[in-house]
Amino acid sequence: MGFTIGRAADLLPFPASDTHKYARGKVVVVAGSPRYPGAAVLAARAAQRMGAGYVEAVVSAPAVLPVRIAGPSLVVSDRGEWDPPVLESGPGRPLAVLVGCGFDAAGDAGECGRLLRLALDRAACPVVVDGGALGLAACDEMRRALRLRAGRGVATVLTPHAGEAALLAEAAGLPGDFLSDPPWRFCERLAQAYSAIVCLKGPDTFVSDGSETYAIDQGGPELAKAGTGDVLAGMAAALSAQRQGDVLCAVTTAALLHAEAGRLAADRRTSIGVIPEDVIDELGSAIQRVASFR
Ligand SMILES: NC(=O)C1=CN([C@@H]2O[C@H](COP(=O)(O)OP(=O)(O)OC[C@H]3O[C@@H](n4cnc5c(N)ncnc54)[C@H](OP(=O)(O)O)[C@@H]3O)[C@@H](O)[C@H]2O)[C@@H](O)CC1
Ligand SMILES: Nc1ncnc2c1ncn2[C@@H]1O[C@H](COP(=O)(O)OP(=O)(O)O)[C@@H](O)[C@H]1O
Repeated sequence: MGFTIGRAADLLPFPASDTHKYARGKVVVVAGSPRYPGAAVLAARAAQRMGAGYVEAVVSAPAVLPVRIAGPSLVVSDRGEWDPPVLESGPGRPLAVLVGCGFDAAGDAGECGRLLRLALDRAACPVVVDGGALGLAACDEMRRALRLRAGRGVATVLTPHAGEAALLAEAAGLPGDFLSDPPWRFCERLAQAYSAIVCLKGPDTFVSDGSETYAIDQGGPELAKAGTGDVLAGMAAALSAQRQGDVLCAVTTAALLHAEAGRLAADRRTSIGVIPEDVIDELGSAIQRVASFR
């Protein structure tokens, strides 16, 4: 249940001296919407800071230029044209897909559903499902798609907050008493119901693959600000790309570093003033702190 800092330290993806950008992991961030373009920038930036060597942001047409300006090192494309044949890690070229941060499922359900289905069907690599895509995942069709992915041996990660977790539980027909379960048990049941790794976010965060569950309790209330979840999703995707063989521990390590970075940001800005961008900025110091436990 406990996840030691030493364990996280061993998973840190320090690059080898002879590496190249693709060897450090590519993350495709399918995120944002005309209403929430900023979520794509937060997630993509966090993936870069978490070590991904190549980050592609697939965003709505009106967001292409603003995202290019916000992140000149991002490769940005129009989601309306996104129709990849297959997305798979090549030898020495790890890949992961993040889908859903900043999806506006109410305003844009058709296009968001298409993007989620494409990601789940075509990505033979870890897929992290966050934000507005979680509501779309809360149905039998998507649960079947997740079961198929698990059968193919590829990990899917769901990152709900309590509200999104309640939607997922209801759609999976989990008994109405699930809310009275201890949160780790609820997280475990959700993971089983969706054949996925579930990262249940809150003041304490739980990460489960349905049999093994870890708790991260280092986070503080400075993280309770719109956009910090997008940062965690980008970090989780980057580490999942780089640690494909152990996505459960990769996501747990991301949650631990996110909590540490929040704490370091609060030391500088106070728990009142921290914004998600500060959490990204402190990620390097959080990595250094965790690395000192190696
Ligand atoms: N800069 C950007 O572009 C940003 C974009 N963002 C993106 O926008 C999209 C929509 O996100 P959002 O924040 O508008 O709605 P969301 O959080 O789903 O809340 C909906 C309802 O859920 C509930 N609820 C919420 N939190 C809860 C909790 N912890 N525990 C329990 N319940 C909770 C609550 O319902 P209530 O309980 O009040 O009935 C709330 O009214 C999404 O894709 C996201 O990624 C954001 O990341 C922000 C920065
Ligand atoms: N009181 C709190 N203490 C510690 N961490 C928190 C607290 N409130 C929220 N968080 C963390 O902040 C993040 C918020 O994510 P989320 O609710 O998805 O926000 P958003 O969608 O606006 O980005 C999660 O990682 C969650 O664990």
